[in-house]
Amino acid sequence: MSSINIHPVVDSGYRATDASFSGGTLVCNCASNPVKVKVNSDIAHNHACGCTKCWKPAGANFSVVAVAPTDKVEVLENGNKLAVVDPSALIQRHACKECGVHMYGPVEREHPFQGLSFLHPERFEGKGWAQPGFAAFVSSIIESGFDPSKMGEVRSKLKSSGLEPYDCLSPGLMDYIATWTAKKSGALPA
Ligand SMILES: N[C@@H](CCC(=O)N[C@@H](CS)C(=O)NCC(=O)O)C(=O)O
Ligand SMILES: [Zn+2]
Ligand SMILES: [Zn+2]
Repeated sequence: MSSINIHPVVDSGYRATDASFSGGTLVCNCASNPVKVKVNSDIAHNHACGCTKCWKPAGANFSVVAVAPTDKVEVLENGNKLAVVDPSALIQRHACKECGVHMYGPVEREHPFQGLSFLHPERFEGKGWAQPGFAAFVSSIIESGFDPSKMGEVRSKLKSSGLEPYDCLSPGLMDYIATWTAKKSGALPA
């Protein structure tokens, strides 16, 4: 049976090992002078993302991405190797110019995710962080060239790995964003 490469974290059956995880150091893939970013907080909303913009390790069809408060994120070493991938994007993904790993992506614009930074927990030196809880932007993997006829297989594999597949964000996060938007427009009381 063909096995679709979702992401090493998912395919290996990774489970959180530390309920009181409180952060750690993210390291890029460079053999020398790696970029190191300290995260002084637990992560939230860890999930698989199929979009074309999130960093995926070699061979993976999905990224694994979570958030932490931007004020708990600090660049420790070799920050001179970082560059923003797309300055016009909502998420200011700071990638290592040498190895390509995205180290952190703050949302600075006025948005429900303002003040949060997106990061890839597999880059933590240690383990313990929460496993991904759902899969977002699943249909978007087609935009990277994935065979559309195999999407049924992808969604089955995600489900059997405990990740409910969604083609946008999860219902909880979509409701959160819509609530923020309704309060801003006045459709709901602030
Ligand atoms: N279908 C698009 C979706 C891109 C997208 O909307 N990505 C989501 C999930 S990471 C997002 O919030 N993007 C904001 C951004 O990239 O700044 C793609 O795959 O490129
Ligand atoms: Zn690097
Ligand atoms: Zn994404």
